[in-house]
Amino acid sequence: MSNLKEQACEACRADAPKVSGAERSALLKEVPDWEVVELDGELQLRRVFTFANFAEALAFANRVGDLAEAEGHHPALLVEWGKVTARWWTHKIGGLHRNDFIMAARTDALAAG
Ligand SMILES: C[C@H](O)[C@H](O)[C@H]1CNC2=NC(N)=NC(=O)C2=N1
Repeated sequence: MSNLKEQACEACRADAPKVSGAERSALLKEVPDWEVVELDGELQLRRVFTFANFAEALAFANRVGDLAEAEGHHPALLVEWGKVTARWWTHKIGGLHRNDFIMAARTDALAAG
């Protein structure tokens, strides 16, 4: 089993393939707290992280933002009092790439502290 949270994103091109159904199932086993959702016709990974208050939620979102900037791969983040909803997908292919599972695993690692 690959260790997603130790990996970095690969440069993703517009013609990069989406992960297949089988790959999606295998990769999801490494990020079991995430769900696959379809929004605007595009598959995405989504997880809700909970915190003691808004300040802690915002601090976590900023750490995820720093990670995104470092990897050049960016999530959607909804910051609310005590919650951050994170969604990862690859805009340029309109769906899920291996990079999104790597970033979900690395987001989990940030939450684990
Ligand atoms: C030019 C810039 O590197 C690209 O637009 C990057 C930025 N961050 C990105 N993030 C995500 N999630 N998907 C992309 O396709 C993407 N493309």
